[in-house]
Amino acid sequence: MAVFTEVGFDAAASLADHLGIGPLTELKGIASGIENTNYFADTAKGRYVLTLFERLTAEQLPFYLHLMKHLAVKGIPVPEPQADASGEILHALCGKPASVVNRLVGGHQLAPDVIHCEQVGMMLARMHLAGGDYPRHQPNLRGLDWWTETVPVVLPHLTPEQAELISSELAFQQHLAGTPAYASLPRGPVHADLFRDNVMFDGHRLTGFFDFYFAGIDTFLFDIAVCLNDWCIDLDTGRMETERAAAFVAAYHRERELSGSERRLMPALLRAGALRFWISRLWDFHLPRDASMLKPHDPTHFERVLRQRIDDPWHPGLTT
Ligand SMILES: Nc1ncnc2c1ncn2[C@@H]1O[C@H](COP(=O)(O)OP(=O)(O)OP(=O)(O)O)[C@@H](O)[C@H]1O
Ligand SMILES: N[C@@H](CCO)C(=O)O
Repeated sequence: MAVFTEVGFDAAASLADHLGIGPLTELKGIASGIENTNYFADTAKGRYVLTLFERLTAEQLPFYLHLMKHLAVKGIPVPEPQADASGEILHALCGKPASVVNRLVGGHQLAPDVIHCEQVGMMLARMHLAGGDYPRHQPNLRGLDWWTETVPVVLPHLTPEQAELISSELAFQQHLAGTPAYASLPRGPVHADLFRDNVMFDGHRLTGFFDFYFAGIDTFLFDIAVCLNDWCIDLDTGRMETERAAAFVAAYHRERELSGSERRLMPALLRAGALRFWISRLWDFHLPRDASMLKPHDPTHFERVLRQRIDDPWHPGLTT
């Protein structure tokens, strides 16, 4: 259950009043999620989500919250942080940094079809374009530097074959990061964790992207790769489902044309996307925080995905 910090009704109600969205009528803990404490909060003014940040600091949070605001103002369907009378969108509750955002309608599409993949691809491209003039800078905190420091920490928990794979893949990605082709990749604010459970659909209509708390400045191609590795694979085998993947990339490309380096480096970045989540899942699995009652995500899934991306590289077959 992802309520790490219990929030009393009165405390939430006074925050709602402070934001001018009160009075609070209902407050309900959200069971899913593994990073933050989340509550659905209904008020006389609308439906909101209250988040208490358990891992992120008040120094890191403005990047994410202002990015959501920036995107929302530009018409990208993302939760919009609610400001107080002085314009502040980062609040505090129960001694933790907190935010209140509007609640998206719809639900998760956990068995996506081509039409869903096209919509995510299209909206991802629009989001990348809309973030082009976002002025704040914060690197992807789950990027290469974090992989480099975390792999040695998880290594003792791996079999010799797994240790060999993770070490050689890390070396491959470290080498790639130093190449001119990699340096030429377009970059900007990326979501970096846009899995099926971080997108809302109402039927076939995409109603929002959320959970921006792994966002950062990185290559757009990394964001695309993270999506393809979740939206467009067979979850049992890790194999790329080429019809869905081609539809995703074509829809993206219609909104924001992929450069030559982006097309060429797609197979390498798909490997990077798999490595990133293999490492984070190993880290969560073997070094759990106090939320030990949570069921961590299965790390072997991304080991399988990584092996697939290496053994059977996927290239976007774009013709224009
Ligand atoms: N703005 C929102 N609108 C509607 N539902 C939301 C919103 N934010 C969160 N939720 C709901 O709360 C659930 C948990 O939120 P979320 O996935 O962000 O958890 P988390 O612990 O913050 O992150 P993680 O996905 O990394 O575990 C989501 O699956 C979703 O159902
Ligand atoms: N999307 C991540 C969880 C953190 O948001 C994973 O599936 O490992």
